Amino acid sequence: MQNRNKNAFTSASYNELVSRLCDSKLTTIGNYRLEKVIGEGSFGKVYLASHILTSSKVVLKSTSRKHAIPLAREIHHLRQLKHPNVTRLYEVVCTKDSIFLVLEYCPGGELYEWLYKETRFEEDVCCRILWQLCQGVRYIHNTGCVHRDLKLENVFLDKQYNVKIGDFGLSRESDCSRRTFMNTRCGTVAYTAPEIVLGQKYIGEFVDIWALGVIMYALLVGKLPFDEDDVNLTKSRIVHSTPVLPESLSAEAKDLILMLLQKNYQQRPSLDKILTHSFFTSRGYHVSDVTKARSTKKAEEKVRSRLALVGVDMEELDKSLSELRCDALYGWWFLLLERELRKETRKQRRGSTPHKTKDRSLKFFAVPSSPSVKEMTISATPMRADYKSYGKSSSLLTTFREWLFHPKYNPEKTPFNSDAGGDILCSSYSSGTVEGKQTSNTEVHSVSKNQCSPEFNRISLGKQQTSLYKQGSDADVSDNMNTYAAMLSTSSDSNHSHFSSSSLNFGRPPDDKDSNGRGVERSSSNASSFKSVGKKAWRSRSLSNVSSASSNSLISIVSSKPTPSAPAIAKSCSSIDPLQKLHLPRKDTTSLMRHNASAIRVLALPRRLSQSTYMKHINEPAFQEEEEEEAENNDG
Ligand SMILES: Nc1ncnc2c1ncn2[C@@H]1O[C@H](COP(=O)(O)OP(=O)(O)OP(=O)(O)O)[C@@H](O)[C@H]1O
Repeated sequence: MQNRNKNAFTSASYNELVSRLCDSKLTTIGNYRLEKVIGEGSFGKVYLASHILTSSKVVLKSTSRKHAIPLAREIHHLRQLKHPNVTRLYEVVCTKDSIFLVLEYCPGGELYEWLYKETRFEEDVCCRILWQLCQGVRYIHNTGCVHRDLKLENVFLDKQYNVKIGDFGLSRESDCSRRTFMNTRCGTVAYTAPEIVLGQKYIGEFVDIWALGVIMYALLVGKLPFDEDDVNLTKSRIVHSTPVLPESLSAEAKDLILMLLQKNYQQRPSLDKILTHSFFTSRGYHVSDVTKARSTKKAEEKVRSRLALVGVDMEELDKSLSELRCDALYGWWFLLLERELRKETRKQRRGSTPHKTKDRSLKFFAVPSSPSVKEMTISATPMRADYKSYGKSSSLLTTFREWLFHPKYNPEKTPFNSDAGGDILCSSYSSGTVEGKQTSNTEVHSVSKNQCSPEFNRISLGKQQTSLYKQGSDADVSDNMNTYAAMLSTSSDSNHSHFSSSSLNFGRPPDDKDSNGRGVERSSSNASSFKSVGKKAWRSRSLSNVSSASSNSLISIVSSKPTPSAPAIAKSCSSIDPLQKLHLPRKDTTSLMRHNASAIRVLALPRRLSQSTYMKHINEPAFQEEEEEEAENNDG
């Protein structure tokens, strides 16, 4: 019997070896296990991968060896940069044909993607992004380097939506104290400074500052300041035109944009001056808060002793670190060190929290007190449903958005059929103007209390949508974020447990499926015009042709009454307690969902307030590193 087992084991392991050796698919590179392709760079694929020894997630950017020379410059600069707002380079792996840069993984994706989806940002949100961006750029300049290709596509966001400057392919050394003049024309036209357009010698630092102005304008206005279909016209605008600033921008925002976009580079402010501008100081950002290098001594000692324990040659390690070799040891060291630092942070945080809890949902509700909430009633009738698939993208925001527009309505996947805990139904309502047309949205969906997890910082929304009623455009999806922010705020005021056992039932319009049972494609002219531009085309043109006006986020809790008409909704909205606890039967919910829905009461938050609340929430550190905590527990 034992012999037979041994033979079976030997043959299985032999077969596995053969299939591994014969498999042409790339599964590992050095110490990294490739998980999936997440992007395509100019010179090769970009993979999400995990470090085999630490399980840390990283990005592997592949480049053909043919491009080794320009790549050397990128590696040379990047390996010197260690700052929280700059993507880290951990290792460089060379194979016969390719070179792989092992980089910090930024699950939040490109800032560009965010803006594409959000249309434009509130000033508070822009302020946070720009503050971090300026800190990163200041650090890069102080290290004796200029980026020269700052643009929305090269700014990434991490899990907590912190800014990470990436893509140093055009970077160059520069001595900011001696003002190095450069000749090489580089970068993307819409972000190019006038002195480069005019063919003059330029100073890299001021070119980066101009690009910061373009980014700031784009974040606040939703389009690039100088961007025409004709490249020459764009260039002419860059040199001669003053950017058009919407009236709605604050005086500080306008002032800073104009300072950054000074045609004469000598009149552009230094980064120190930018960081003390009232756009930042009026929102409580001060230079004294600029991230200081954190002491890593304790963590380093721990990592050293661990590596020594497993037989790593310490002399080799020191050489690798001091010579910035970016080899396997170097990568291992920094990934372990970062893990150790995060562990330290968690411990400190736990130490300073009087009531530590394992329950993430409690953390989720332990948010700052809510802004004042004002009541309003629904004024739009749910007309039709749109569903899009969710969860396919690596970007959190994309997942979030995909979830909201689930195309294949599948009752089997609703929380009602599962044994998940209580559910919270959220509804969001927004109104605005899209290409001159007045639109309004009413969206209804549910979130399980149990789904509060770090995935979305506060709430994991995946696979929890039950229905989405929509009328008008999808231009204001950001409002759904506001909904969650609003939900957080309200629930923090009262005890979160009032949601804990509530379940819900609501229906969907009978005509929202085609005969095959598929979700009906969205036909909103606004939505399609927004999409029809196409991402790439849109990328090179303006950031958006959609202008959204006022919008409000709402929360509703739903009863099991039949789907009412708009006036009925409005009536019921005004008569029932918004925070009513609902205990509805869970079984047979599929059929109930088809027929029963009614919003009880809706709470509205001014958009600006709720978006800034959201931004505050995403900075809460309580939602980090779930897997690491697990690993920590396993480590003992
Ligand atoms: N650190 C990262 N974290 C997460 N995703 C990343 C990271 N780096 C790159 N990506 C993804 O890979 C894609 C391509 O990467 P990147 O833009 O850096 O390549 P590139 O060669 O510089 O391309 P281009 O020069 O055309 O911008 C990005 O759009 C992004 O989706």
